[in-house]
Amino acid sequence: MHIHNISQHNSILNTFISEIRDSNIQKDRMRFRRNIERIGEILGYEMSKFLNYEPINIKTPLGTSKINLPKNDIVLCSVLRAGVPLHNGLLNYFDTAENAFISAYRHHKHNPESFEIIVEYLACPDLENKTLVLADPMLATGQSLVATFEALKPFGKPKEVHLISVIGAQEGIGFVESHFDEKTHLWIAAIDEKLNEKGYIVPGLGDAGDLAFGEKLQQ
Ligand SMILES: O=P(O)(O)OC[C@H]1O[C@H](OP(=O)(O)OP(=O)(O)O)[C@H](O)[C@@H]1O
Ligand SMILES: O=c1cc[nH]c(=O)[nH]1
Ligand SMILES: [Mg+2]
Repeated sequence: MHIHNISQHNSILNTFISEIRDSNIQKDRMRFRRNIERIGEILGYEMSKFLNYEPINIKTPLGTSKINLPKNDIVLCSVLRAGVPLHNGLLNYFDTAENAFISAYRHHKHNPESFEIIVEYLACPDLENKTLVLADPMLATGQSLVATFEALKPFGKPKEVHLISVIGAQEGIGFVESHFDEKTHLWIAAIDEKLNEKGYIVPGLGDAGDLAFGEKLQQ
């Protein structure tokens, strides 16, 4: 797997990352969602450099301008709930893409330290030979990304797979790497040290789904 950690020493991305982490600022849900969306735009822009391009002639009122445009058939798939604002950010740039949505949540069945991934809802177009962009802002243990990719398999074999995530833990990235083939790309904005005993990323930001949309009752 090609891992592209796009964080840089100095860039505007740092502002958005710092605001989603900051326990005072992150409480503003609209700003939290908008920051995830802005990060999705930046990650999508970086990913766009790895698409396939063809030269196109554009007619202006005064002449013709030649430019390379991406020709990939893109399917944006995001993992509910927290993936929704990330999806919006990607869709802002890849506005003609097809879209898929899949639900996955970590269900703590017996105790807070163990969970299973529940996939309940899946809406997906044909993936055969398409460019699949699978987005989830948090890559903690990596189990949600692996479970969702498995659930997408009956929809066809994509030509290429790009994973998009905002914050990942080293351990989960290792798990994902062992389940995706070596041609897969991971685009990520920050890689953190570790997971705590409940599988949360440390320092991370807390619960991305709750921060974006409010707390939910445990089922
Ligand atoms: O890498 P993992 O250990 O699988 O954890 C990451 C998952 O956790 C979050 O979802 P969550 O279960 O909190 O659901 P939510 O989006 O509905 O809050 C996040 O959006 C990922 O899907
Ligand atoms: O740190 C984490 C891990 C999983 N899901 C989140 O929202 N945050
Ligand atoms: Mg959550």
